[in-house]
Amino acid sequence: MRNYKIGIIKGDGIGPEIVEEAIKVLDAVASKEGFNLEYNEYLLGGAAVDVFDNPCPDETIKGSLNSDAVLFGAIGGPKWESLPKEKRPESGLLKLRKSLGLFANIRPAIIFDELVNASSLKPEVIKGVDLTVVRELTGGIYFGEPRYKDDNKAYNTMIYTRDEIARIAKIAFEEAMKRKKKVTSVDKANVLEVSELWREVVEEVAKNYPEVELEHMYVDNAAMQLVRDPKQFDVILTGNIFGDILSDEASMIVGSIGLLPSASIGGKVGLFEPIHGSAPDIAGQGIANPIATILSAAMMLDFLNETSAAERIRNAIKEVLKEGYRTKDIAAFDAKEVVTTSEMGSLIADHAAN
Ligand SMILES: NC(=O)c1ccc[n+]([C@@H]2O[C@H](COP(=O)([O-])OP(=O)(O)OC[C@H]3O[C@@H](n4cnc5c(N)ncnc54)[C@H](O)[C@@H]3O)[C@@H](O)[C@H]2O)c1
Ligand SMILES: CC(C)[C@H](C(=O)O)[C@@H](O)C(=O)O
Ligand SMILES: [Mg+2]
Repeated sequence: MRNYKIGIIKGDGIGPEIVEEAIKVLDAVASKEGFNLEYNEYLLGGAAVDVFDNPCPDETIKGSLNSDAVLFGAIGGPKWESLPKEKRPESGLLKLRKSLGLFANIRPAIIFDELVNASSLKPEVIKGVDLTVVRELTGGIYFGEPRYKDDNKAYNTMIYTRDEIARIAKIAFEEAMKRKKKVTSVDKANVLEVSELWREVVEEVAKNYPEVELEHMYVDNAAMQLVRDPKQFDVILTGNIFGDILSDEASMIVGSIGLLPSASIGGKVGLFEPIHGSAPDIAGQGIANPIATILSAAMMLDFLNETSAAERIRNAIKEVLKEGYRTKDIAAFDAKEVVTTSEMGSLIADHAAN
């Protein structure tokens, strides 16, 4: 039997609740499709600070590298906010991404027909939206040196090298080749030198993909165009911080941040995580939407070449939504019944097993 070692990182806040539901669904499809998943749990973020006084213990890095793939919930929360920066949960996540070499973060935003009324945008604007943000994940202003803060002055540095830009651009063009063959590269080249280089290198990489249409867009315009006419986009290629912001924005086109999954790739092992955070405001209430994490688990199965199991999960989600089940965040329209996090997970698992 095919056997996969899956690292599980639940994290903080709603992390444990949503990862539990994804595991339920993974177990349902694994037995149906005839493969076995072996789970090993690791600590990251606040949960790791509480035990090891370290937001990204070596054991988590080693365990992740020994896995075939890692499924991750979310980290962070007010409990750890005032710790020194190196002890904060967010630093732990950045260290894990960097240590695993995960320079590419793929964040698809695909609307479910059943949820066109859940978005605050008009149905005709969003019906059929299928775009993906390819976000650079281990460079840019998040990691640039020098960085500094005192009482009067603080700064960070946005750096990209030619190689860093070329490798993320290649991922975006390869993605576009599998899709509608359009790349929109988003930058701030009217102001920033780092964006000028970004543009030059993206142009060079584009020469290897003559079938793909390339356009450049300033990030402020892109933020506006996303809500004006999201269907104009296929692949959005952008840097670390712009990708972080635009993908949260894209989630509201689809209806809720609780719906957007992601795959962080580029190293030996992929890390699969929802784009949202640990949502401390709703943690422990059983109202978090587990679909982003369940879709991340489906992306993980695609990565493991278990594509039919991944498709089974996506179909199960569509059926459950079609039947009118909604978590609170997407309950405003067309809900037959509002369900808890755990009920949503069980419904999807049941459908996926049939
Ligand atoms: N990848 C990650 O682990 C990650 C990502 C983003 C933020 N964070 C961290 O999470 C903490 C909270 O950050 P934030 O509040 O700015 O962002 P957040 O994404 O956690 O929450 C923003 C809003 O969206 C809601 N929300 C998020 N996920 C949801 C879900 N699955 N279902 C329903 N509603 C959901 C929350 O209730 C909140 O109102 C911070 O410590 C932040 O650093 C972690
Ligand atoms: C928590 C934070 C470091 C992280 C990021 O900015 O990458 C988060 O917002 C995300 O989108 O995964
Ligand atoms: Mg973010």
